[in-house]
Amino acid sequence: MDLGSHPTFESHDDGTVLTSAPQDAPVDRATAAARRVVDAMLRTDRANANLDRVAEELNSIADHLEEHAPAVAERLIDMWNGEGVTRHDPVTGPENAIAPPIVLEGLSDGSVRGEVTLTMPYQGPPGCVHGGVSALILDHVLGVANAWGGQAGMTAQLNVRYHRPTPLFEPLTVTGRQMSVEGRKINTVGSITTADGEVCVSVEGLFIDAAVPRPR
Ligand SMILES: CCCCCCCCCCCCCC(=O)SCCNC(=O)CCNC(=O)[C@H](O)C(C)(C)COP(=O)(O)OP(=O)(O)OC[C@H]1O[C@@H](n2cnc3c(N)ncnc32)[C@H](O)[C@@H]1OP(=O)(O)O
Repeated sequence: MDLGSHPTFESHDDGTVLTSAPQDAPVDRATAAARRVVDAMLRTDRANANLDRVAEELNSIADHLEEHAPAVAERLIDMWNGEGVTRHDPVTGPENAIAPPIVLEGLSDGSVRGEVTLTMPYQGPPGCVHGGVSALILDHVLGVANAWGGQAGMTAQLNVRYHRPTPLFEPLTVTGRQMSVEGRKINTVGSITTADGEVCVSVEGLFIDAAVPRPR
């Protein structure tokens, strides 16, 4: 996969931030507010929060945003211009309200690392992170680890092992690291651990060096 000018551990310093940290921009502020709404909706008192009025106001906001939306094809071109995936993806994208969003940094040993505390919208079992959310996060983190390692690709297989329930409302560390590259086949591993070092989820991924063309 053509990585353009993405940083790698051989060309960049330990601690290089690989994702787009939230900026002081209207889109980042609006998306952070939307994220807050999604979280608050799950926490609010369903009987007394006047949710009919909330629905009306949120629909009016959605109407306004849709009125200003260009054609999907145009928007896709815009999304994939320049910095690309890191602004809108569902794991690290500050412009995507479903992303926590996680900031990832690249380390000089070739691994990538980030910290996140997940809340209600990411719940699976009571008080714990949904297994699909863990897989989503790790798939993406492995993709970024591959870019940092110097050769990236499409996920062909993701083997997920759930060692213990992953807690919500606690800081978690996510890591990824490219282990080997054989021709187009890339093997990458990653994990989600608690602050005291307990491994909750570990993954092994097989990526194939291939790319879907960018819209233009
Ligand atoms: C630095 C920071 C920047 C961050 C930017 C980046 C962040 C990005 C993060 C985003 C992260 C998100 C990531 C996402 O969400 S990626 C989205 C999820 N993944 C997909 O949608 C992939 C869909 N599948 C495909 O497109 C194709 O099947 C691929 C491309 C995978 C291979 O089709 P292709 O036609 O190209 O390959 P080939 O058939 O010539 O085979 C080639 C070799 O590979 C072997 N093989 C193939 N498949 C498998 C398999 N499943 N298990 C085992 N082996 C497999 C095959 O046997 C052969 O081996 P050999 O016979 O040569 O020995």
